[in-house]
Amino acid sequence: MALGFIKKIFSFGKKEVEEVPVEETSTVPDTSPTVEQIYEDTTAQEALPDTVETVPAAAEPVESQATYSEPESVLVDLAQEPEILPEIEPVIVEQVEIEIVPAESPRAEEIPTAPLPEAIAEPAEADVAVPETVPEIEAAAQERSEAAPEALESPMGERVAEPVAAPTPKAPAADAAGQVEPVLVPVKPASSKVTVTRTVEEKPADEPLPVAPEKRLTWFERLRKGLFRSSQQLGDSIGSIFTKRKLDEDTLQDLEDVLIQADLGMETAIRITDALSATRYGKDISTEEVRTIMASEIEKVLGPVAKPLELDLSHKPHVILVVGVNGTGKTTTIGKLAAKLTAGGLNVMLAAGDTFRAAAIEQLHIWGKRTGAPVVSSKIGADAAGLAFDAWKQAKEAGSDVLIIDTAGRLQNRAELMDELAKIVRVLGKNDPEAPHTVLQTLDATTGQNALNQVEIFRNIAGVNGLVMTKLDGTARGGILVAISAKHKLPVYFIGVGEQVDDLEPFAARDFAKAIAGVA
Ligand SMILES: Nc1nc2c(ncn2[C@@H]2O[C@H](COP(=O)(O)OP(=O)(O)OP(=O)(O)O)[C@@H](O)[C@H]2O)c(=O)[nH]1
Repeated sequence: MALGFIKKIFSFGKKEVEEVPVEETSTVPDTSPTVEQIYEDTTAQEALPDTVETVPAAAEPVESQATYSEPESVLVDLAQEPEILPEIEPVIVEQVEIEIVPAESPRAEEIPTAPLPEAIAEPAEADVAVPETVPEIEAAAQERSEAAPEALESPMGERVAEPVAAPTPKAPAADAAGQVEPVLVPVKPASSKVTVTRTVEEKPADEPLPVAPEKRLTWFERLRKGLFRSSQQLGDSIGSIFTKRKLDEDTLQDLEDVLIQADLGMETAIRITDALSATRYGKDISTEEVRTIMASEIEKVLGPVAKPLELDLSHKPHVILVVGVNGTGKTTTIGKLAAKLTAGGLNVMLAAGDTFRAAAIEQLHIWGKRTGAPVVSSKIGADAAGLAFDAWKQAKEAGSDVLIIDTAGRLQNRAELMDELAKIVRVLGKNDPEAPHTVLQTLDATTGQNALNQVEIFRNIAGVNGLVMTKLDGTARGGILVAISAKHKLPVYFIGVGEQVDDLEPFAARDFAKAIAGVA
């Protein structure tokens, strides 16, 4: 199964970022004193080493201009308090136009493959065992931040804006089913157009297969397994409606209710019942026929949003700002995405912009070690926009292709969250007017309808222009992705169906529609 994956398009006639000196941008009048503070802080930033490799291990911490105070009010958990979500005032942010390229990507084997990048630097802690699974990563992060709280200020502080080098990215592993893991193939030809695609190839028969503890499922099997609860619940309900009943007003109404309860949303529910009624009204209809028509209509909704993530390397680094409510899978998705990109030969830098939670910073460092991506971090409570500014400078100096910035999903209050994200966007825009190029929001499928509100809010706050839905494994609420697609029409780049590094896949409308409708 070959799927189009990531496409990178060099835009013609665009100014290179390096043509815009930082000093010039810093003179642009800005009424925001906080942004000015960040620019005044460039004296401290200039003291930073020029390249990732030369950053001394015990570099003096860059004092953030951020004023962090202890929470005065109760933490607001957006995931738990849906009723407060619509109250957030919209903030006008610059929307980044992304060029959508149809899925006729050349197969990876048809395009020249650039060599994998050299190691950025020797691993800082090469002898430290890197956790393999997300639970291990979280446990390690938690343990480290809890075990030495006082050390957090010091070692973490010493790593202020210091990228920690990580092991060289490894080639993707082959799986037990004889397929090669998804590979990103970066190509940088002389022409201005660059394409990165992903392909799953048959493994040559003469190569020994790695020993695996259990048979590895194909991606579609994993998707079906993940969406089993969603499709089973839907199938049972449909079955109970259509047993020995003709398609009439009552059955159509019952079906509409079931579809809405399955989180598919009113619009899609009506679309499905209309499609059924147009061809089968007054006739006997089997649940299989209903499922087939349902899959077809869902695919029509999802098709337009199933887009490959495009990386515009004419403005290196391509900045991906990852936003979303706490716990929706931002850090994990960043790790998974970084693994894909580094495996494809791209130089990726990560920035631990969630300065609110110590474990999040640690968690990102661990992902950095696993994926070979240096991590720029600061101490807890530091100004996230300042960190993003530093990270962009360092990514630029290091020639990184992609900079992925983690952010906090929960702050003291809504206004702070709004201010912080808006400020990060504003500050990045000073470096590169088109940054952040991608504002990716992670959504937790298990939160159901609340995910709809979350998109509304983060679109307004941070100019979200792409989505990743996580935790589609095991939830009965996978239908929410259909409702979100119908309402927001934002590109859905990836879906997450597990905690492992390879449990992130490009979103394929047909696969998803068939899996949720329970069609083979
Ligand atoms: N089952 C499953 N779990 C996931 C998936 N993605 C992330 N998780 C888990 O969800 C939990 C939260 O993930 P994080 O990446 O820490 O979420 P976050 O948004 O960065 O959270 P904060 O740092 O608190 O803002 C972790 O236990 C992850 O392992 C997924 O696709 N499936």
